[in-house]
Amino acid sequence: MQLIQQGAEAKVYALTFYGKEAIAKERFPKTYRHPVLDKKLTARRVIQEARCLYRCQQAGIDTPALYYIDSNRNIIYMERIQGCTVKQYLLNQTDDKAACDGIAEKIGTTLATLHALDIIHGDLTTSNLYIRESTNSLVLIDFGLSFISNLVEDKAVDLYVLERAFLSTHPNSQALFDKIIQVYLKRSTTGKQVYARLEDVRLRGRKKSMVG
Ligand SMILES: Nc1ncnc2c1ncn2[C@@H]1O[C@H](COP(=O)(O)OP(=O)(O)OP(=O)(O)O)[C@@H](O)[C@H]1O
Repeated sequence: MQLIQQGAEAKVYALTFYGKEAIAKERFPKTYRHPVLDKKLTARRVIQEARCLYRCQQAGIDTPALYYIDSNRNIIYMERIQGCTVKQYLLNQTDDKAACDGIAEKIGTTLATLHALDIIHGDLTTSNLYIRESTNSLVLIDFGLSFISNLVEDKAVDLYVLERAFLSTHPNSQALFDKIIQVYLKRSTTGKQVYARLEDVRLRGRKKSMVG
């Protein structure tokens, strides 16, 4: 078992699980929280993450296959995606317009489907989007902050988080993000309301950064 990431909330290991390339994501105790409360909150988070992963899978969104949940030790075992992140992909392909349009189409379509299920990812970045090597399909990972909500506000904030991630990681990517939104609007029945709210969220974001 090889530790590949030690985050603030979880440790992520690479391992083989019954012969398959897998990831084990373990949530560890937070020592600043009361142990009883911590146990409850951590267990709830693990279940929430697994539930969102499962819901996506059921709806045909490409996500890592869920292998096993160890609820005593707060570990989720899942498929290890073979491929590259959208972040790596875009850093290599910025000049290839067809490739960028293709990726925008996939991201916009996937997010419209996700939000139609009332799943808010909560941490949309180009590192949490993978391109599966074998099929070229877009894979969503890291449902650690995900939750279920039908609120337009939550969906708009989800898109705003992705927009900030795009603009801070990929120079001159506003056009690409706009293309994602165009696709989202085409594929989502509530897209118009979400987009209108996104404009408000952007405004709030700008005001906040002006005030400091
Ligand atoms: N199913 C997977 N397949 C391939 N790589 C993965 C997978 N899950 C996680 N990883 C890798 O491990 C890294 C960390 O995983 P993840 O983003 O789920 O954890 P985290 O950000 O530390 O946790 P959280 O956001 O839930 O607190 C990812 O950025 C990715 O590189």
